[in-house]
Amino acid sequence: MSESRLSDGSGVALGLAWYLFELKEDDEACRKAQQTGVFYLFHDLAPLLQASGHRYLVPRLSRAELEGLLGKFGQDSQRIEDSVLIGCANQQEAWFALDVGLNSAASKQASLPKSEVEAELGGSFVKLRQALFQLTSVDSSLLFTAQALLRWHDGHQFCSRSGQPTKKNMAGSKRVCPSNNLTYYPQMAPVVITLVTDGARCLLARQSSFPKGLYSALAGFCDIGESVEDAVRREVAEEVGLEVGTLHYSSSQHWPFPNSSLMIACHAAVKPGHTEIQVNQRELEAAAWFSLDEVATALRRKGSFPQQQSGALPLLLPPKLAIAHHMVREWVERQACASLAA
Ligand SMILES: NC(=O)c1ccc[n+]([C@@H]2O[C@H](COP(=O)([O-])OP(=O)(O)OC[C@H]3O[C@@H](n4cnc5c(N)ncnc54)[C@H](O)[C@@H]3O)[C@@H](O)[C@H]2O)c1
Ligand SMILES: [Mg+2]
Repeated sequence: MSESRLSDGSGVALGLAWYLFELKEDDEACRKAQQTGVFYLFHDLAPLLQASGHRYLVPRLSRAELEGLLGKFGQDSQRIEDSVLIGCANQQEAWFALDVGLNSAASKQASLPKSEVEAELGGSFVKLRQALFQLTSVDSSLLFTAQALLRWHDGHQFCSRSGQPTKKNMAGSKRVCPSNNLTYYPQMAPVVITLVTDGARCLLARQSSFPKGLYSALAGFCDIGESVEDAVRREVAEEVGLEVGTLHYSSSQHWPFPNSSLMIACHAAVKPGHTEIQVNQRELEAAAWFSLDEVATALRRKGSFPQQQSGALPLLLPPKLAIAHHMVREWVERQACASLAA
């Protein structure tokens, strides 16, 4: 499910993994990589994008272009050291992300004026949530990572023990407090997302904040000390009052909203005959069992979020790039195979 941060997303290239490791560990090597690297720009966590028909392209700047831009706004190349490493194509092209709209406590360089930068570069800084459906899966995965890392740095500029400013290493893979050497590493919160089945149907639920008609799999943050299995069983019991029998892992995905989560997807079957749903109204607006036919029809429906219609709303499923969509598709395919084999 997840796109690789290495090369073109087609798999983990061993040499590149070693190279990225070196850049994270060695500030001088990373500084050198910034000379030949490319830079994705953000402004207050919104990525720079260029509209092209119905899609968004994600422009990248060379070091020279970035220096030129900063120079136009009276800033020097020191600002480039605020950038964070997000991947690489090869040893001559490391990828960095730089937010020119956040004020870094360390660099003390002011944010650049948004609309003037947009005019200069012929693009616009668009909120990532708004751009989701117009990005390729490779671009969205890269921007998810970049935004999550930039957000983490923005929120961890001070040591929680000493109150002193922390210092980012060159790659942005950690921050250290110079007064007590405490090291802080970027974090993701583990979240279990479970597609529950009773054999013939799958269980989908909605929160009141979802777009009208949209149902998804059950999701919930892992508690401290829990295994994935414990978290799945607790979340399913907590949200819909059902007891999980068997469960198995499916896949995982990094999800940047509202903060950085590692979504861990599992398929789970309820114990035979135990299918009565008790919706926890503090967490969910509704939950229901859906047949294979209903879910397969919803998957075939073009455009996930049509305008609200009058009367009964059709079942809408999460967009393709969400792991919930992937799980529903997996379940439908497995059911179809099982019925062919029968
Ligand atoms: N990518 C996908 O397909 C997909 C689908 C569904 C949900 N999600 C994500 O899963 C996440 C969790 O789902 P949920 O909202 O149902 O979780 P949930 O059922 O655990 O309920 C959320 C509540 O959990 C508490 N909580 C505990 N630890 C938290 C933490 N580290 N961060 C924030 N809140 C925490 C808060 O009180 C919060 O209101 C959501 O952020 C959502 O964006 C992703
Ligand atoms: Mg939940």
